[in-house]
Amino acid sequence: MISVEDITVCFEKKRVLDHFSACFPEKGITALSGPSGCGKTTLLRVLAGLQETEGGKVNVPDRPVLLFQEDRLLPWRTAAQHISDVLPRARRGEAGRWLELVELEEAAGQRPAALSGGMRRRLALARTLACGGAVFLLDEPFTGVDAPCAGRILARIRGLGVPVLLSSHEAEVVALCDRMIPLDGPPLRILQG
Ligand SMILES: Nc1ncnc2c1ncn2[C@@H]1O[C@H](COP(=O)(O)OP(=O)(O)OP(=O)(O)O)[C@@H](O)[C@H]1O
Repeated sequence: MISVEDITVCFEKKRVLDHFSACFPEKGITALSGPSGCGKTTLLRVLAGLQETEGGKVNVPDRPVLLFQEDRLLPWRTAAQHISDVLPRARRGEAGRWLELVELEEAAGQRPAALSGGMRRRLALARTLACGGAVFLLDEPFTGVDAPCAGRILARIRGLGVPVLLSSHEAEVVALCDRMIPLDGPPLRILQG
């Protein structure tokens, strides 16, 4: 089971997650949903081991892989090179498979400047998936991607058999997931003193 138990994250006086607990099934695709600023990115960063908590417990399989909310692409590398850069030498030939998964095979030779926003997002997603891992933590993976395309990609991701936690504002994307965990409630609590 992937879970956080009684974790708190504060940024200066802002309490973003306040004695927060949740369990995430180790199967299928789970959406984290909630208003902007409620702590979805923060929770994914906690699960990825990038954000410390005040107390509590974090249970996550070894080798979680995080798709950052920003694309973080390299302007001088082609789409195919972005993928092969993260593959072990013996598997470099698999780049095309990951580009196909996100419907970017025809853009293999293009650099990020020649791609649309949604194409860049799909490239960042493909690079994350190509890394492999025990759980994929995907922060807004479909920003700028139309819902039918997102649906096809999600179906292929499901076929990888790796549990996925994703954050999304888009109702169409949330509806395509196996379940949704709301992170609603007041987005911030200001600590006294
Ligand atoms: N490094 C930081 N320093 C200070 N405040 C931060 C930091 N990271 C996040 N926050 C604050 O924590 C709150 C939650 O941010 P977070 O990015 O987790 O929200 P979110 O639900 O992912 O939002 P969105 O849907 O807009 O991406 C926000 O108010 C944000 O300003």
